[in-house]
Amino acid sequence: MTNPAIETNGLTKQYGELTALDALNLTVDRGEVYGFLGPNGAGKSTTIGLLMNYNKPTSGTARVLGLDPWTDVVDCHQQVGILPDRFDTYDDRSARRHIQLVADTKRADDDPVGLLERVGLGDAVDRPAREFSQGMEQRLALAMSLVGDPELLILDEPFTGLDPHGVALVRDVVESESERGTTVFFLSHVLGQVELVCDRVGILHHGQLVDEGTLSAFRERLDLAADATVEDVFVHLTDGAVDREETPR
Ligand SMILES: Nc1ncnc2c1ncn2[C@@H]1O[C@H](COP(=O)(O)OP(=O)(O)OP(=O)(O)O)[C@@H](O)[C@H]1O
Repeated sequence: MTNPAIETNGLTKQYGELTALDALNLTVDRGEVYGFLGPNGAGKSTTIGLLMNYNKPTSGTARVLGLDPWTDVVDCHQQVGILPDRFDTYDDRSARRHIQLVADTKRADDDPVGLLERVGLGDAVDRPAREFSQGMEQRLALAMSLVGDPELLILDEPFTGLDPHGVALVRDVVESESERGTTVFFLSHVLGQVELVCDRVGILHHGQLVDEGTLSAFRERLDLAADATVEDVFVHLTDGAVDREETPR
């Protein structure tokens, strides 16, 4: 049987007294578009940081595409495309050069121009990144995440700074990547868009996965209206407070 794209067991991260992630058991199947949602401070970025080896867990295990993210680091990064929530460009380097740098790291032979055209930056291929608007930087980050045809695409707040065309573009990219079998792990507070693209959503709250499922399953299980949205589910399962910023546990 094929390994899940992401699998965590008891994954926990403490920052001193604060439990940022509390025994997370999560399985994302291959080919799924999974929305990982939660209030500010819920532990979503912490999870990504652990899966990408930016951070080490306090306890627990994780597999990414069947690999150990903390020992099989190079193999893991080779097969994963990530759009991080904060992205710094190299000011003097062109968009083309940014793509080429990722391609070199991944030993991929993507055509930078083709990828940049795909995200609507075909006219800015040779412009230095310091001239880019926030939305252009976000499109560049999206193109960089697609280098090497990743098996798993992790998108952390992909809509930041994007105009409605850019928002539709992200959706198109998710749909076309999903069609070719890519797993997409999707973090966003833009819940209307999440609803349009995700097969399943999981709600993280206080570092714990409080519930997960399809929207129709949530409606039934939580006794919500037949037209309840992902936002309704989110509000139902969380209390609206920023998680643990003021009261570390
Ligand atoms: N390096 C760190 N040191 C101490 N605490 C941290 C650190 N990084 C994150 N935290 C804390 O861990 C908790 C989870 O943060 P995280 O960034 O994972 O939340 P998030 O769900 O991604 O939130 P947001 O939606 O605001 O991006 C927060 O309480 C945060 O303050």
